[in-house]
Amino acid sequence: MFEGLRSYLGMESCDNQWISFNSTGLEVELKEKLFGQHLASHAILKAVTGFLNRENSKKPLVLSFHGWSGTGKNYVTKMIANHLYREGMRSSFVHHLIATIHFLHVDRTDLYKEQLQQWIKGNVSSCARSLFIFDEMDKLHPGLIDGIKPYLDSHDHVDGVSYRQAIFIFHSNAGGEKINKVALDFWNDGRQREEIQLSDLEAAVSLDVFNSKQSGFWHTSIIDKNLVDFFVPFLPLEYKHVQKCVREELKVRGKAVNEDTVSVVAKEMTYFPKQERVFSDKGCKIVEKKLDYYLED
Ligand SMILES: Nc1ncnc2c1ncn2[C@@H]1O[C@H](COP(=O)(O)OP(=O)(O)OP(=O)(O)O)[C@@H](O)[C@H]1O
Repeated sequence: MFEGLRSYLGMESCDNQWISFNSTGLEVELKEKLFGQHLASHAILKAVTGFLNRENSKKPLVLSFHGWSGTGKNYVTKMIANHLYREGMRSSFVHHLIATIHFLHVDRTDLYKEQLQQWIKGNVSSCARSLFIFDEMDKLHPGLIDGIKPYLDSHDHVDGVSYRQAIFIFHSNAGGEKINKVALDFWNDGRQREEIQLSDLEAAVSLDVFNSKQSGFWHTSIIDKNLVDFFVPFLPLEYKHVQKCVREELKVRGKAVNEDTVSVVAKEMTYFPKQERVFSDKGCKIVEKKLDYYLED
């Protein structure tokens, strides 16, 4: 359907009435609502703002988020979508794929690859400013990663379609253990986590992610070809961050923030290493459920 007609009918269309980047909104939300992730926050704001403010980008934006479960990878992705698309994650220009759900059968890889390529092409043909989210990227079959490679590169066109305005975000737990180790070493040395620099993690993460034969990344040339613009590490969350997550969840539910509730829920989470109990092993992931349970009583 023509974009003008879609707009006239009040349907979402691929134009600046529906797609318009609010960099201040993203900056404020990252600052106020993403806890304990100074590296991710800085890298994402810089990468996304730089890309979306550039008139003629030479390649699509490709971000790869790494870290332990529940540390904010999906949460931040949702923030990016909310500040770019009026419909946020509900936008028909936001596409979310989960490796273990959508590509379950290894023997169908060739078929999946063809479908995936058609699907990316079709979506970008309908709207150049499309956002593709690949969850569990480390579990994606190398054949499929190979399949999406041409779209991540700086080609002018691939089969008559330009992918230069698209955004690809990959999520994975790969590298999480190494990131956790660096964070724990800082903690053991009595240093602030905010002192951790990207350079402290790069070597550790790349060793873990790219040398792991289980990782789909390892098998493909996605790395050596520099197709990923930014590797973004997510640090493990501490007790104080979990407390903040509980407070935030209470606010979202319109409940008064009761510090007893905050402590009870935060203490219910499990922390590692077992002895020191520094980091939440599920980040803030099950805070919502724990709170449901607690508030029911
Ligand atoms: N750093 C954080 N700051 C604030 N809230 C957070 C943070 N991390 C997680 N949360 C909360 O926990 C929920 C679950 O986190 P999220 O889905 O982003 O985890 P994830 O890193 O994508 O995990 P997984 O690897 O298991 O998919 C979020 O919806 C959010 O409410």
